Amino acid sequence: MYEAFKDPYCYPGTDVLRNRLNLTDPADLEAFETEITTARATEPLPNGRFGIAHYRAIHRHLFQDVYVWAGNFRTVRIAKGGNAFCYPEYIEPEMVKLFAQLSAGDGLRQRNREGFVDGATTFLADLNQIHPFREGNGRTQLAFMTLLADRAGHPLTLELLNPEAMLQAMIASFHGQTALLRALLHDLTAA
Ligand SMILES: Nc1ncnc2c1ncn2[C@@H]1O[C@H](COP(=O)(O)OP(=O)(O)OP(=O)(O)O)[C@@H](O)[C@H]1O
Repeated sequence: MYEAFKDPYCYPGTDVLRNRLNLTDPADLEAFETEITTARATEPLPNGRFGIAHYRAIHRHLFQDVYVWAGNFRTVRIAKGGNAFCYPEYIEPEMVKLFAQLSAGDGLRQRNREGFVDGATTFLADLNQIHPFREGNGRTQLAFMTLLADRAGHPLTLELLNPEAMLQAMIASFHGQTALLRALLHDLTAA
């Protein structure tokens, strides 16, 4: 649940996100969202050049059945657990900066396992701080990191992912403590 004040993304007087099926019961929406995004995630993900357009296309692919704004950056301020993410007016420039760094460098390719994990940790922590979408950031992050890891030759074994440990690692990374996230990504990459 996000802390968003007077949120135009939600039905008035509720914190239920407006959705294509007009589901107003949060449990129904969550069940539908989980089911349909899980199904979309099993389809081939959009191809792209690992830039912002590609990142947005992945979000659009996963959430196209649920939200009209799938693939579009949010226009409201949001926070989780008291952690405020990037203000909407800075999302575009911060995303440009982050993805420019990725493509200006080696795109995390041509690295050994340690080098890949180092770069992936920093990238993911920064991406989470931006949190460009109103909802669905975690799933888009994971899908993109999976593609990035495949391209780098360090595929992630997602069956090993412990969601609770991942959440704690992401929260710590928000405060600049990236050791947990680094260890977790290290464990997910093949030896
Ligand atoms: N308090 C927090 N501080 C910083 N990051 C957080 C916090 N709580 C969750 N996150 C991170 O935010 C992302 C989830 O964002 P969001 O809820 O938009 O995505 P989702 O795909 O809808 O949810 P989920 O990843 O839980 O399926 C995850 O990477 C998660 O680790």
